[in-house]
Amino acid sequence: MIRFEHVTKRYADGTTAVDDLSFEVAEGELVTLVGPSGCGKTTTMKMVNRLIEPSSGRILVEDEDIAETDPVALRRRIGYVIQQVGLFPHKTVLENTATVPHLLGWQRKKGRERAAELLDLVGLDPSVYGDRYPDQLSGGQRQRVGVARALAADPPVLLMDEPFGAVDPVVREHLQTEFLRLQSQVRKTVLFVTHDIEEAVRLGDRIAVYGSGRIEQFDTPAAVLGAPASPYVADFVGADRGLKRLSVTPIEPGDLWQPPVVHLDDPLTKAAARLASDGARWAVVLDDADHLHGWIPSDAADGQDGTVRDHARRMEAWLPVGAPLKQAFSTMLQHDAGWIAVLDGERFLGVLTPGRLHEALRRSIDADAGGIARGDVHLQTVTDT
Ligand SMILES: Nc1ncnc2c1ncn2[C@@H]1O[C@H](COP(=O)(O)OP(=O)(O)OP(=O)(O)O)[C@@H](O)[C@H]1O
Repeated sequence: MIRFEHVTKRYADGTTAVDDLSFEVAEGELVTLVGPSGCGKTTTMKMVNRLIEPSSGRILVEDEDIAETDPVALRRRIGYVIQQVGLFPHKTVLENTATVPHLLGWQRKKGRERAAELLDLVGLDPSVYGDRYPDQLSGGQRQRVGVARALAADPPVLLMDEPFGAVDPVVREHLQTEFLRLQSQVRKTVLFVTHDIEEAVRLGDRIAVYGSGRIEQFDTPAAVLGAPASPYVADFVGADRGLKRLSVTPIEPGDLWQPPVVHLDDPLTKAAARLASDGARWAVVLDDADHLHGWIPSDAADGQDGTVRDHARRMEAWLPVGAPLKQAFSTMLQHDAGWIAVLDGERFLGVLTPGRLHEALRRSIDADAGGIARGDVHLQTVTDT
């Protein structure tokens, strides 16, 4: 947990970088600080590990007033990742990653084992990259080492200052996805600074939108996009916030349309009757265990002998319930599909159509978005196995 209580930072020249700031990052929560250059994000972050001292107010880390904690001991409990990474050029990747365990006096072997584990976790094979030097890595790989190093001593708190700012947009998106996966495993309390609203929305459980030295809005991504607290926030999140909202609105069971459903071993005549009674052009096909198999078009069922199995087609793609609407939209485009099946585990729940997707987006906007969780779910494709 990180708590700011009425924190102000005034620099010697009179600049007020942070003005009476109060907010809390709950345990295991990732809060993004987003705002234009010079609004006080970095100052906020550096006060947490005492690289900068506040002029007034109190900061608590894990219920402890950090003003009363030894700064060096404090920093060893807080992972810190910055844009320039700051790897030691003369040390190998493994040695760099083991820096904090080493400083904490861990045995060399234990530190190196832990470092190797972490490298693996951030997607770098330690047997391939462990003995390399930083200048033998790509920018994205260096950032991964930075993240591994920050996590090596298993600190409860992580500070990240534009950690993916220096890499190109494609690599950045990769690193973000990997970091979300990692965070879902390690559940650190994270303060993440960025000036990129897309990044803030994608990563944050909650976002603090900064104006000059102050937080203009502190809420979930959906709420910030759906109900900006002021014209300043609306302007900052951008005119296309409706689109951005697709990324943070999850598919809910109530959004789905229920098409006719038939089973693999149903006679075609029964399937045809079912389709006719619904006036539908296709039906979803489930197997004996009620798991999704695919679909059958009405003309394949019409006037034929045999069972649905003989004419059923495999489903190309499906999504888990809770996946973001944006994923549904891009899956529809990718597969040139008019609908996507949605599953809960292996259970078929219904289908999302473009019309239903639009209604879901509408619902989310109308709800003014209190506390919609980020759908951190990946596309899964049904294969012909
Ligand atoms: N040492 C300092 N002395 C005086 N003013 C400072 C000092 N460090 C920062 N500032 C000022 O404090 C304000 C906040 O700076 P800060 O670095 O926290 O902003 P930021 O939001 O992180 O910006 P950026 O996105 O550009 O990194 C700015 O006006 C900056 O010029």
